[in-house]
Amino acid sequence: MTLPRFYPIFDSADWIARALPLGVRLVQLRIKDRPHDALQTEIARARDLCRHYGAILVVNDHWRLAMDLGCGFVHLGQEDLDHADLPAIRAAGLRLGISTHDEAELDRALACRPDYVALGPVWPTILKPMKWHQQGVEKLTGWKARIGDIPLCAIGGLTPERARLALAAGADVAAAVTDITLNPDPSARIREWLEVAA
Ligand SMILES: Cc1ncc(COP(=O)(O)OP(=O)(O)O)c(N)n1
Ligand SMILES: Cc1nc(C(=O)O)sc1CCOP(=O)(O)O
Ligand SMILES: [Mg+2]
Repeated sequence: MTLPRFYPIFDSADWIARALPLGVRLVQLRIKDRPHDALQTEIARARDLCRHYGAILVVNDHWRLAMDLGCGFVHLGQEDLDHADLPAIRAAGLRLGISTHDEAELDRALACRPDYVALGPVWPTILKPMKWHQQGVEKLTGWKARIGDIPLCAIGGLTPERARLALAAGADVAAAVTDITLNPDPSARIREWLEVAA
């Protein structure tokens, strides 16, 4: 499958409502530590917004809710995979993106027949502490050679300038969080990203 090349990740439906009118067509809702009801409300709103704009919504972690709410795509990390019911996810018709950080994780991800593979952190990230500091852009080239037609998503410390390098190195999709959410003018930054991805 072909995915849009710019993939912002947000922690609320409000952020998604802001990004979609600018032209974002692939977006992840990544919410941590919220009660079930609040999560349900946010995911349902994000789903409706994305439907309205013809955008792809990827729900991070909360695959059961995504399934129950009729969403089309989930993102799971390696620890999420330990607890996920992949046959149920597939039976519900959900697409699946999987995080990878080393060869063993990539082997495991490929065995799940993912709809994209993410490699990170390509550059250092300030979003969360990670065991891996910086994979380096060259690793994207090796990952792409391994995964062939499966879309490869670069994540971790990306900016529009770095996204150009990541895409040139073999990534099909460039994801970002803090470059947008901590930017003093997020809308202008999203427009810059969309130009790089065009
Ligand atoms: C596109 C993309 N890549 C990687 C991740 C990280 O997933 P995970 O390792 O499960 O960590 P959390 O995001 O759940 O903290 C992602 N969410 N999206
Ligand atoms: C959520 C996440 N997962 C990563 C991975 O490597 O799996 S890096 C990352 C954080 C990305 O945020 P930023 O664009 O602000 O660096
Ligand atoms: Mg996760």
